Amino acid sequence: MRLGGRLSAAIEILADIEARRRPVADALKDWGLSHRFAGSKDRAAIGNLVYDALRRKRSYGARMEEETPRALVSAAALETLVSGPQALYAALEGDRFAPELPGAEALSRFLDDDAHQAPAAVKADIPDWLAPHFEAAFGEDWVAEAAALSDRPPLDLRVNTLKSDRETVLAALKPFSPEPCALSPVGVRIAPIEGDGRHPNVQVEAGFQKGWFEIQDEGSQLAALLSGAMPGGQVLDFCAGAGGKTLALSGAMENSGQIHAHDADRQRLAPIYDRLKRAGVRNAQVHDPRDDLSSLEGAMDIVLIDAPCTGTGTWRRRPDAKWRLSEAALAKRTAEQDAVLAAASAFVKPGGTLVYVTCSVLGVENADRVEAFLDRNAGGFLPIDMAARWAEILPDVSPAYRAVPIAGVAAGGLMLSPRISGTDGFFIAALQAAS
Ligand SMILES: C[S@@+](CC[C@H](N)C(=O)[O-])C[C@H]1O[C@@H](n2cnc3c(N)ncnc32)[C@H](O)[C@@H]1O
Repeated sequence: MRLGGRLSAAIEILADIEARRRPVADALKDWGLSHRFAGSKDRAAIGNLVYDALRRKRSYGARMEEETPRALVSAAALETLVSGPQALYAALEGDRFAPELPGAEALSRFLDDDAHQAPAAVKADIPDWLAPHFEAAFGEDWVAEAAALSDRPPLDLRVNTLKSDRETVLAALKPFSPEPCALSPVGVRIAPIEGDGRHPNVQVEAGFQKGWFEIQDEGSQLAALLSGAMPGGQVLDFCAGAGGKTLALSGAMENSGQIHAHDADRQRLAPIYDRLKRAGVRNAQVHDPRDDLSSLEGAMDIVLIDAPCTGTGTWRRRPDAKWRLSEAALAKRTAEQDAVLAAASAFVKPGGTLVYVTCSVLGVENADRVEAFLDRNAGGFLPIDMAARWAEILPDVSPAYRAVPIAGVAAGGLMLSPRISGTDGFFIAALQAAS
């Protein structure tokens, strides 16, 4: 396909996402199924245009003075593929599949106006109602923090130390120019996609099949490490889902002690069995949602809550979620978070640790939930200083977080973000149970 066909496809897919309010991954998959002539390079290029247009929908729309799919896709092409309006028109010349684009004047205006005059929420590329939440979370940095959630993300891998080591994985993936992650000692990073390129499908690599590595954002790797799981411990992964954290915990625990992997949703849990097998995990026991967990009550060294959340920290990867999020959905999540904290806390042994993690940057899902939990459990739990914990668990890694005060502890929680730590946005807090 030439550029014209790719732009037309991206416009069609964006219109579909908007009309049917469907996830971007589903829309792209369906388009691919009904356009089998499109090669993998075409699909990648179309996907990039769609994702970029969604990531910066508001600022592109404002700079284009038009928030239509054709305006957004033109903006994405101008920012990532061609050097200016003339180059764009030239690339489409004589291409019968090319869409009708906004005029040269609109395209030039887009490039001239870098949206500096736009309201803060437009520059930040977020819905207006979320602006106060971002301001509360990041103070005067909030626009830059939110805007960084619109960048293209890297592809991060976690080396499975049960089966391999970082040098081996770096060597096995050499054709893709991997680098060691800056923060996670078990992380490997493949840089964000440039232009119309694509990330390699690392899951077809022999190393992946052999269980040498998993796809996992560096922030998620750090959250697992900062939970403090050590060899020989008893750990309940209360919201295990597909097992990303379970696998990381098993690595940190060197396959010893015991991890109980639980989730309320059987379907989400389903992939965990294959993943555990491939990774060579022998210290994890999966609990069906219907299982009786009462024998674990008051017995766990660590209970990890990787809480259901809005996922604002992952908007680089799921930009459509940013525009779908509603105040009602946020309220539903915070209620779930309170319920999960209450339920999971019963499993912590005296002196043990309750770890609370979200992939959201919103204070109402993070410190506010932990403080509400502490209020309801007066004296039962105390926040741990997470800056001290970082220094203890990651002694050779410079601090790369925003300290979040909780109940009088200055670094009661840590926040990671694309701008602060070069990772997805995460919040990590740990509470120690009274002995
Ligand atoms: C952020 S996801 C977990 C991701 C997973 N830990 C990983 O690293 O791949 C949150 C999970 O919480 C689960 N969940 C929601 N409410 C729950 C509850 N009340 N009890 C247990 N799990 C719950 C959801 O089914 C979902 O799988």
